Amino acid sequence: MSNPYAHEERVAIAAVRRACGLTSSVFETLIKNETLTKGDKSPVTVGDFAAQALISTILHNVLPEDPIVGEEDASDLRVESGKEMRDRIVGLANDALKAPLAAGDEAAWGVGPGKELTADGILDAIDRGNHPGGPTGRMWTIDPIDGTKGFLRGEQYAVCLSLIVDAKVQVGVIGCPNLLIDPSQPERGKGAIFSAVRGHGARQLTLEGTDPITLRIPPTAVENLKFLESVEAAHSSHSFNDRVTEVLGVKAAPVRMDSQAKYAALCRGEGGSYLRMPTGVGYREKIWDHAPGEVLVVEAGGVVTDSRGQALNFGLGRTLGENFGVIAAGKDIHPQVLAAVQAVQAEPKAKV
Ligand SMILES: Nc1ncnc2c1ncn2[C@@H]1O[C@H](COP(=O)(O)O)[C@@H](O)[C@H]1OP(=O)(O)O
Ligand SMILES: [Mg+2]
Ligand SMILES: [Mg+2]
Ligand SMILES: [Mg+2]
Repeated sequence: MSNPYAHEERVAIAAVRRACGLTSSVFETLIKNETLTKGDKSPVTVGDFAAQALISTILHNVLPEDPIVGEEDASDLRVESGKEMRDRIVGLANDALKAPLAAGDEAAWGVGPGKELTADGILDAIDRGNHPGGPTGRMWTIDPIDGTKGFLRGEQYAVCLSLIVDAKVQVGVIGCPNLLIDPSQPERGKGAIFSAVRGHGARQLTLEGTDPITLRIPPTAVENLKFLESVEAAHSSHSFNDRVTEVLGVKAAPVRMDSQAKYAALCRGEGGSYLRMPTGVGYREKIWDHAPGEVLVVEAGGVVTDSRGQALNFGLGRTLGENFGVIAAGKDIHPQVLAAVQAVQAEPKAKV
């Protein structure tokens, strides 16, 4: 069967690629007062807002009926105290919209020389990401910068976009400007895009859209895996992972990496498993933080569940609901990792 989402995938890759150009150039020039702290204490930069405006604009121009679940909203930018940041974001988003057409782009998508929006147009594009999510219909998720803390440290972050249809992720695209194209050939440099369509495989491309490679998670013996985990101890429990590592007899220390780059790394054979167990403070995972990674891992031959062994539910709204953690791994070892997680949970002093 031919790829039923070929058009959506092409648009998503073009939007993510353009947004990666924006975020990379923002990083070079980011200055101290260009970051806000949100209500949940997490940082958001001019890059997050501008990249969401850019991606949302392209989606709206190409697929105007499709609702968008985006991480950011523009309320802090609409007030007088947000003027300086607003002006900078409008400039950045318009520079990215106006940038020359790259391979795969079409002027009809509202990008390329001369394509600019007013300040209100940019703020409205950000706020089109206000869809509440839910069990039915088409919807896009945007995480314009996933792993903002990694972005600010100059480490890993990801530009993430997915199409969910009736609660199932059909298309997932993850752009990783700081990830090596090929860890075994560092001289090839950094910047990769990962893309998957349900039932039609997972691929890695360069940021320019060249050199496609089909992704397959290679089989690995459980004792040889290296868990992929968050850098930020507040985002998932490091001590829980340490205990799972002991139970499984895994020798290697975990690999810490920010953002959904962990899902991408897993798909090309790094690590063997991504484990994200809650820290116990009641945080609910957001759908935009897992939707592209889920379809990517499944299409690369892996399995993604929570700690009950159930599939992640993308139809509950903007979050995944009550937090039972996330376990992603190759098909061959997922059952063993899941069993070890459940064994650690059953221990009298579970270190969650
Ligand atoms: N308290 C928290 N617990 C879990 N995840 C969080 C928390 N606060 C923010 N996040 C989100 O976790 C993800 C990063 O995870 P990781 O630690 O794997 O890099 C990001 O999506 C980040 O949001 P953001 O998109 O704002 O960076
Ligand atoms: Mg954020
Ligand atoms: Mg995120
Ligand atoms: Mg984000």
